[in-house]
Amino acid sequence: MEPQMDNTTPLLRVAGLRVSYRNGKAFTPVVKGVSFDLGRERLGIVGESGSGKSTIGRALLKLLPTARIQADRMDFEGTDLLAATERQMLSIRGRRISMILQDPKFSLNPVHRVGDQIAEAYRVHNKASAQVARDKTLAMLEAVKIRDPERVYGLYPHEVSGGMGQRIMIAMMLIPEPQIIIADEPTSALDVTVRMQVLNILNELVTNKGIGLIMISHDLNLVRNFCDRVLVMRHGEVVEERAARDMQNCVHPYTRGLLAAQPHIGGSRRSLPVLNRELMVRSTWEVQP
Ligand SMILES: Nc1ncnc2c1ncn2[C@@H]1O[C@H](COP(=O)(O)OP(=O)(O)OP(=O)(O)O)[C@@H](O)[C@H]1O
Repeated sequence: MEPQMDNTTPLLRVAGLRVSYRNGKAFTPVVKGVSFDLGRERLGIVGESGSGKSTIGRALLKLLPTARIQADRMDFEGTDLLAATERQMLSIRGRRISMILQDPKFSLNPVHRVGDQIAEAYRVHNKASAQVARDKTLAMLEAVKIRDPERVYGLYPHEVSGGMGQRIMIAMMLIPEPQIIIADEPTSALDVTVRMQVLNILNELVTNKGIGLIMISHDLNLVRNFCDRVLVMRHGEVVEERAARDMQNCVHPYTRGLLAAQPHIGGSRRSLPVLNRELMVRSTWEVQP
């Protein structure tokens, strides 16, 4: 993928997004007029369970067959996603906008070798021989820091650990070279070491490849440390939008409450070894080219 470093042109422009789920004959609104742009950056969407975060991610890909999705604007690089036909969406989903979910086991087919699944994800979008797809897959497994790609290629999903499964999922999502990745709680099932590896991979993609990343999480500390910008959601609405480094100046009482509830990572770093480790790894994000 050619690096595109123009941070000023949004990849995605969303205005007034409203999503309602069918509830018998009526519709229940769960996303109530959300607006944001996404550039080649890390955008965090944070909020309590049920606030509508995942619904936004799925609505962008129109993966909500029973929901009503409305918006004043939902543009992806000149394509009106709202007006896009299912055929157009098929060429966007996975190929140009990918979604990484919390639990890879739901996304990997248990009866196929993981390498073949990644190779297939490549061949769906590119005319390529089996050998070329295999070589691309091995390179991609290496890119997501899998040590022995040849061996891992031949494993079945039940034979890989949670952390490796998550990296395999990321490899599968990345092989078509998407422009946007929506990562929905991508690390919450992972232990801290693997979590850092996954975050570093995602970070490199934004920094080196110019991808736009939407990180959906309930973890405000994670999002404010990892992302450039944060949307705070509550009851289907964005109550705060702020540069991550400016989070301490938040004004909405809900955000202030969330911040106050976070473990303090200022002066007491040394007493929190887990956070220390995160902060150490984060300092490697900051020196990325
Ligand atoms: N398919 C569905 N049909 C009906 N209601 C749904 C459906 N999916 C989600 N909801 C409801 O919509 C609301 C928003 O859910 P959503 O999953 O977007 O929230 P969330 O902020 O991502 O929560 P979590 O952090 O728990 O994943 C919730 O009240 C949820 O119960």
